[in-house]
Amino acid sequence: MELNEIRLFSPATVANVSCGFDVLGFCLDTVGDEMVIRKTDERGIRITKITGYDLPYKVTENVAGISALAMYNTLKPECGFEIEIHKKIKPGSGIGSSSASAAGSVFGMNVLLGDPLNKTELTSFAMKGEAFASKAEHADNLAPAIFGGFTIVKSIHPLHIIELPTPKDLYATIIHPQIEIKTSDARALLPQKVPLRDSITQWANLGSLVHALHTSDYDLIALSLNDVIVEPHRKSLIPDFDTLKEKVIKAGALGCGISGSGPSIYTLSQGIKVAEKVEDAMFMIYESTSIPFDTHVSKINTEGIKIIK
Ligand SMILES: Nc1ncnc2c1ncn2[C@@H]1O[C@H](COP(=O)(O)OP(=O)(O)O)[C@@H](O)[C@H]1O
Ligand SMILES: N[C@@H](CCOP(=O)(O)O)C(=O)O
Repeated sequence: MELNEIRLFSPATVANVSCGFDVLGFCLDTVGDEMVIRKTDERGIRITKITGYDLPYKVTENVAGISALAMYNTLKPECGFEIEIHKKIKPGSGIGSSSASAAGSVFGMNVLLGDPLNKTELTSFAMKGEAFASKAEHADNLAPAIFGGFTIVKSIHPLHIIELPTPKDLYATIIHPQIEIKTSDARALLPQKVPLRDSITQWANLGSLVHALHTSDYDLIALSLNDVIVEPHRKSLIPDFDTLKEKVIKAGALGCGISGSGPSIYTLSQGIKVAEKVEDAMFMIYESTSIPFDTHVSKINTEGIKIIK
């Protein structure tokens, strides 16, 4: 029977993971948007429903519409598509809200068209939407959303994505202070040139982290989760960042950093018990501020975006 409609879970993701600005990311299990993609006889792309947050219905202003249109204009199918976005990931939260929408529309259309495109091709169309939101091309949220697990974007032209293994006892804890930081604004803060000594530290950390993921070496993960290039420029945007980092490391986290462009902060821990202790520590720090926040513990989602109906 021909499939005319599907419902998807489009996951939140953590980009950068401290030492891998614009190239490294991983996929979360517990947070994500739901999207419905429907085939229509009428040609073209329409966004017919958005719940959760106030976002544009105009196809050329919504990242889900922009990526869908890029794919549609290339494949030129006989049918059209309707998109519903049920947003659970707050835009500007630093856990890949725009990326979840950009990935969801192209993934859903591809399934309804009988899977003509592979995951790298889907990521490439989704990048058109993501570039609109952040005013720069990057795929470090899209790749883990579409492939699952940890991914490295080796290059964007040509798009080359590498899937990395996920140590089985690794858990993420996220705190999301409810202030909005636009990715485009957080990118504008970054220097165009970085000192050689910082670059050396950063690529040593990234190489070591990749090795640690391959060998499930939790001690080496802890030693590698450091960012000497981007975090120093962005951390002042996030209230109590340094205090929180110190406390979660004391609580047992392997490492802690800004998730994507913030304001969310991520940690990685060995085992769910430690991840929950880290969540308590986050709670204690932010409870004393006037900023609303939410926290969650998540397994690393190795499957990525998936059909739920
Ligand atoms: N479907 C969408 N989902 C999320 N943000 C969207 C969407 N369409 C357009 N946007 C715009 O993209 C910006 C959020 O993207 P970005 O700053 O990258 O945040 P995030 O880190 O949460 O992805 C906001 O200005 C928002 O209005
Ligand atoms: N590498 C990008 C990642 C942005 O992630 P987001 O979740 O904040 O959209 C950056 O750090 O600018």
